[in-house]
Amino acid sequence: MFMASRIQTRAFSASARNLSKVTVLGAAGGIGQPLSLLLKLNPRVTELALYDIRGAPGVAADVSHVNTKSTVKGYEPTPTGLANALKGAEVVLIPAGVPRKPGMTRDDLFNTNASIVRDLAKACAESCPEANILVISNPVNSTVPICAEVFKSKGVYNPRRLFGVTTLDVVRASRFVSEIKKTDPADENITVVGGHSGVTIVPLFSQSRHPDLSSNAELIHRVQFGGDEVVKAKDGAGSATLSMAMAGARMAESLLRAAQGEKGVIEPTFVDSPLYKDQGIDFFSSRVELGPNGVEKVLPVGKVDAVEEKLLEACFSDLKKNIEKGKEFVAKNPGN
Ligand SMILES: NC(=O)c1ccc[n+]([C@@H]2O[C@H](COP(=O)([O-])OP(=O)(O)OC[C@H]3O[C@@H](n4cnc5c(N)ncnc54)[C@H](O)[C@@H]3O)[C@@H](O)[C@H]2O)c1
Ligand SMILES: O=C(O)C[C@H](O)C(=O)O
Repeated sequence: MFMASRIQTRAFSASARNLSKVTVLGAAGGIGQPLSLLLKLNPRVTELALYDIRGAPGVAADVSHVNTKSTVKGYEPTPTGLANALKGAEVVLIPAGVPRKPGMTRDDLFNTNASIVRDLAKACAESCPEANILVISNPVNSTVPICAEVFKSKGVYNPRRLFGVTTLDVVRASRFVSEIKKTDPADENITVVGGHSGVTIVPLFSQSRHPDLSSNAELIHRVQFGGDEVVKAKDGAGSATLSMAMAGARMAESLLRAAQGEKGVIEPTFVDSPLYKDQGIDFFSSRVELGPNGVEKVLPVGKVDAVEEKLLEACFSDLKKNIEKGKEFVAKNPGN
């Protein structure tokens, strides 16, 4: 599937990947701050670069006092600030952009976040084209295609290194199942596929230890709309930040483990995927094996039951529109 990119990747992997600089764009935000803290606690991270349009030096000064080995630096939107934050990065996490308020869908964030992500992707394409880019900013179903289009326009697109972060969906699914089954969530490995909004989030309980749950409509709804629970509870003060920071840190850690040679590292993530390309869906979240070159293998969705088949159908139609919207945005608004 990744024939063209393999050639590109060989050239990319010529540069040594033994230093683990991790950059957070949007580091002073609700997700950015706890995410930066968790990354500072990760011994695999040697250098932490924190960028935001406001407040990153303060967050960096604070986090830098945590007594782990990595160095921390904050970057401001000066003419060279963003480029310096990105130069040499192995992993870039992007939680920059506005969060939802009650009554909004993730797609309602598109008008504001699309251009933020486009511009940050442009900076990544220019300053760290070989980095693994982890997009957290919503709507993920559209912001990931936006990044891909920007990288393509710069001639540096490597589909193996672009990831939409959907980890929170499996984190939630395992927690919600454990509440029902009175088990340890660590033992509940739930596959969630599709995208990252409403009905595009498709949990596959038939593949879990509890296949009976695949007909539990309330649980399925809770996984699909778990983000709304938090938005409602925060009552105008934003969306999930702490659980998201944990999920983002887990995804970054998995990429670093794989980059440092560990085999069999598998995470769910929204990637340029071969699984449903024949149906016009270029990006899809499924279990993905990670390796030193990013995506090693996109794992198949596997056997699904009749309920899940229906969920997938509903997912496809929304997802396709979301992906198209992202692509069209870059075509019509290429930016500077
Ligand atoms: N993928 C997921 O599972 C998931 C989960 C939760 C939230 N999110 C999304 O993450 C995004 C951020 O959420 P939050 O709660 O941290 O929001 P927030 O408003 O608390 O923080 C966003 C930060 O981005 C910064 N920012 C804005 N424009 C920027 C730019 N051009 N360059 C750099 N920084 C910029 C802001 O200054 C702010 O500090 C939202 O879009 C939200 O919907 C995604
Ligand atoms: O719900 C949101 O808007 C934020 C995030 O995508 C989530 O799933 O919590």
